[in-house]
Amino acid sequence: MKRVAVIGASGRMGTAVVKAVGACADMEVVARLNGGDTISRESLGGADVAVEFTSPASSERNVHALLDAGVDAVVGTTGWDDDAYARVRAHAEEAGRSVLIAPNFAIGAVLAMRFAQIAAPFFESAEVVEMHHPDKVDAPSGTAIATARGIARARGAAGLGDVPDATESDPHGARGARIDGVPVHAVRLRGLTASEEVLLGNPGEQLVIRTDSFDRVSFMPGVLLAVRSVSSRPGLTVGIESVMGL
Ligand SMILES: NC(=O)C1=CN([C@@H]2O[C@H](COP(=O)(O)OP(=O)(O)OC[C@H]3O[C@@H](n4cnc5c(N)ncnc54)[C@H](OP(=O)(O)O)[C@@H]3O)[C@@H](O)[C@H]2O)C=CC1
Ligand SMILES: O=C(O)C1=N[C@H](C(=O)O)C[C@H](O)C1
Repeated sequence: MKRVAVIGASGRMGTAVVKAVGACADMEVVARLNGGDTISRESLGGADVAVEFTSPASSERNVHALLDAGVDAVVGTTGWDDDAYARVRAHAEEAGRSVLIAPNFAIGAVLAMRFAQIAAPFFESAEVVEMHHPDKVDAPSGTAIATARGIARARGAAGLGDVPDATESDPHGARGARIDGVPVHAVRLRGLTASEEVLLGNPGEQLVIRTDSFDRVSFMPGVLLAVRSVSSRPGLTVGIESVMGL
């Protein structure tokens, strides 16, 4: 039986994780922590693995505390950059523990990111539009950042230059953010959970790759897969692509 601690247990994702883990015959929730709780061996209640969905401002600190407490971690919180990954990788290796951090655990979203990378070298233009509920605190989404970086890597490897764009004046920022040269746009709309469209254009044609999470249950198969496999992957794993065999 895998013993699981949930960090951010009262949040939107934490609530779904507590329910999903509780419904599995091979795992149980042994601790539920929220803002204001201290992460320690005692408060983690003998957990083997902690699932962390909190806020970009607290996630890295929580992961270091989990490693210090001798627990492997599955992390869905966004806001990670390369320096933070490097610090956590070093800490996990030094502690002989495992951390898996993924910007998106939904199977459709992971596949959409991969499809975008495959398609990117074949199109002149590429833009990412992410659409989320208006209670989300970060923009653009972690998924959109990862998608844009994947597209940029694929374009670079294929020898493609900048996306075509004749815009000379944009005083209101209507052309969105640029992540590694790829335009990224963020929509916040009541009623949405999490969606993303990758628009790819050539003369006379367009390819749209779209993924929708209508409900947070969409993230649970990926989270449970990560909980079951994280401890057999020493150090840091980023994304669930390799766990899915992609
Ligand atoms: N990877 C993926 O597939 C997905 C990632 N996400 C990401 O997960 C994160 C959380 O999203 P969501 O659940 O919607 O957010 P919520 O705001 O609903 O939940 C966050 C929870 O974290 C708690 N919290 C805040 N700080 C701490 C802390 N230092 N220690 C412990 N708990 C803390 C909050 O508790 P309190 O209010 O008491 O402070 C709250 O209950 C975001 O970064 C989001 O982008 C979301 C969906 C899918
Ligand atoms: O905050 C959310 O809701 C989501 N956050 C993640 C992100 O920023 O990519 C994953 C998903 O899009 C839902």
